[in-house]
Amino acid sequence: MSRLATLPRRLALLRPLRGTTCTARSYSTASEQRLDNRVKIVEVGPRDGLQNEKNIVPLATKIELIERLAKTGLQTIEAGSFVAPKWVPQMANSSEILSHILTTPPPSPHPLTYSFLAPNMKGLSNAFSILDANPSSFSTESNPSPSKPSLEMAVFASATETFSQKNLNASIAASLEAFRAVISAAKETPYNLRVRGYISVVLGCPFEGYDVSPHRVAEIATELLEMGVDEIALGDTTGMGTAPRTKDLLNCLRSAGIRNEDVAMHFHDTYGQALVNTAVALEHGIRTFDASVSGLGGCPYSPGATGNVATEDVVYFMESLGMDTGVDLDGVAEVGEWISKELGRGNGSTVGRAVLGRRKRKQE
Ligand SMILES: CC(C)(COP(=O)([O-])OP(=O)([O-])OC[C@H]1O[C@@H](n2cnc3c(N)ncnc32)[C@H](O)[C@@H]1OP(=O)([O-])[O-])[C@@H](O)C(=O)NCCC(=O)NCCSC(=O)C[C@@](C)(O)CC(=O)[O-]
Repeated sequence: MSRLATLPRRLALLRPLRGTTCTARSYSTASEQRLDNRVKIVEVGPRDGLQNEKNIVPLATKIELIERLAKTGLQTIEAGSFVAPKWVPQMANSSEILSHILTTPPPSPHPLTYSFLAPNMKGLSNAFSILDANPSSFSTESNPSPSKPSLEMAVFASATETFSQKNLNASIAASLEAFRAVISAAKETPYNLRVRGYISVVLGCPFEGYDVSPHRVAEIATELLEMGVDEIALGDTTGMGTAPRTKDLLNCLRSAGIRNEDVAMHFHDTYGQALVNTAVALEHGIRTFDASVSGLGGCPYSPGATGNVATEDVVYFMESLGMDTGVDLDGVAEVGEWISKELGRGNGSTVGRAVLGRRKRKQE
């Protein structure tokens, strides 16, 4: 059944927000009681990881990064961003990246989904022009093919007005209006693309501090789901999130009727809390987590924010809990070391450094 066909059922589960409180219910959902040990890791290194790099990373390096990551068992790779180049120059060659993925799909143990950000119709049209030039080279929901890559577009809203203005030059309401067109066009035939809806600064804003209402996040998430997004990605852009605040936020979303399977967590590790918050979300029943190889990243509009939680750290953490990510830890650690050297920076993954250090000692 296509994701679109399940939409009415999903929306039927969303209860009106007016009057809801953020108090946790005292019982678990059926999905939480199900023993599900599979976790999906969305690798955001090639987009979120690189977008903040000061020096323009050569196209060949970006493509090699994606190709190396594709071999490690990751299922989804965020590969680029169709935004205005004057705002984020590092993402200016996203058309070339998409084109390369379609014409020369990176070898991978299983079919991969590649995700690209598009905040408006201009960005989406730029992506469509690449798809139009390669019409039968990707898998769609109406015409699935295991031998071709799948594509996903992502829109990105904010939980605070100030961050929305800084990141998108628009109010939250205006940005949501622009996303409505993007979401419906992406879902139309012949593209039939999956769409992800980010919400940034859900646990703290660089401009408005800790005063971010979980109730407001739930409202925005509901609106995006009603527009047709397949998944909400909750961005702790600043890394200010703590365990109790993560729990409160997820309880609030649950109270609003938003299902765990429609939610992904996107943690940054600026305050070293990302894995603690990951544990809270995992226990809550979330099974999709964003991460960036060797902890690359930061948002150009979030001063002081450091990288995403490292993919290597999340994989090791999940394995320690008996969860199955399908990702080869050694393989992804090697990619982390390689890209760190390419960028001339230290490897930001504690686990990556430990895994490679242990291997080196064994060889000596
Ligand atoms: C949304 C806009 C475009 C509004 O920017 P604007 O300046 O208000 O847009 P505009 O409509 O006035 O257009 C200005 C110029 O940009 C062009 N333009 C307009 N749109 C596009 C486009 N899509 N692609 C290419 N060009 C574009 C447009 O054609 C025009 O060109 P000109 O006539 O001056 O030559 C701008 O604010 C923008 O690009 N923002 C992107 C910001 C961004 O990428 N932030 C980082 C990603 S979000 C993030 O990292 C957080 C996340 C997702 O990881 C989760 C988390 O951690 O929280």
